Amino acid sequence: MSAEPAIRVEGLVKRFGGRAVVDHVSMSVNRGQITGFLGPNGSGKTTMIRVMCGLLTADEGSGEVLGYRLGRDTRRIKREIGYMTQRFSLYEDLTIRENLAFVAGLYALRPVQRVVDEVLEGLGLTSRQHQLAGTLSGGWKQRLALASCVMHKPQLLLLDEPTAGVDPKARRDFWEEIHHLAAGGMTVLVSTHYMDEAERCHFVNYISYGRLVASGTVEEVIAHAGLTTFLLEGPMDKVTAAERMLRGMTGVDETAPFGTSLHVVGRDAEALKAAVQHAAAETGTRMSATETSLEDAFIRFMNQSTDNMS
Ligand SMILES: Nc1ncnc2c1ncn2[C@@H]1O[C@H](COP(=O)(O)OP(=O)(O)OP(=O)(O)O)[C@@H](O)[C@H]1O
Repeated sequence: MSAEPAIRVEGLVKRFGGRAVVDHVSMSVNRGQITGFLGPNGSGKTTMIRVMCGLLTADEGSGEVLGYRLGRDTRRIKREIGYMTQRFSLYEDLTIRENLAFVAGLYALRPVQRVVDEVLEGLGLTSRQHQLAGTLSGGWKQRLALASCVMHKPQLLLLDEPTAGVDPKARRDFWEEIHHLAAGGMTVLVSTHYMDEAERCHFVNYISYGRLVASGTVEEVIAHAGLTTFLLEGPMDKVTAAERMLRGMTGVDETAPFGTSLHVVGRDAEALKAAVQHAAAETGTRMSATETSLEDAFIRFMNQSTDNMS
């Protein structure tokens, strides 16, 4: 395996109507790893992915994808990657087999019959091959879509919110498949809004307002946020009263309810502790120290970017 990253981009800028939706982003994606791409709606993830696929041309910056130059070797890049868009759909009025045969034809895979048979077997869909794709459940449609994106055995797979709106069991199955592909040597870049999916990645990049604000392993990203977190527990009305009291207190950056408990997060550990102790005593709730979650860190990054923009 080459030590060169599968993707390396430097200072990428993409503007729409004069507005930079990707704003000087430099990042890399290591070979053989699953890299997560996270950020609020409209932060520029899809645009970045499209630039890296060669579907959009960057206004500034440079980069290499699988050793090919962005903006120059576009056709090679398109041929050697797999790309699944947010709402990628198969032809619903074709059968499962016909859909796969169509994609095999696009990539000139031969012999079509055998290639399709193998994919069907891998998916466990051989017995349902003549069923219309439109009659599959949402989860199965996504798995079939994924299988069709990797039929040509790309080295790099770019997935843009592939599991949006899919139920938890189907998402888990989908992620098992992604890990299976990565174990076979495929590099994966996947955008998602789901925290549990981010936690399944080897590496994560967090982008906000077109800027990369954090990258590393999940542990590194949480550590980089530099947050302390306390948990408040008790009857719901008391926890709600504590949350109201804590909002705006010195040392409290965020509060987030988790079921019947409350996460209270801040950058200044001492001031935060004093605030939480006060609220716990006043409302009769139980206080304990807890680990900062990835979600706590992301909410902080998002609010920090909003503060910077205003
Ligand atoms: N073709 C386009 N023309 C003009 N503006 C665009 C175009 N494509 C995207 N944008 C804008 O660029 C910004 C970034 O969009 P993008 O789809 O890349 O974000 P995203 O992070 O993928 O969002 P989401 O999580 O909602 O999918 C948004 O404000 C969007 O409206």
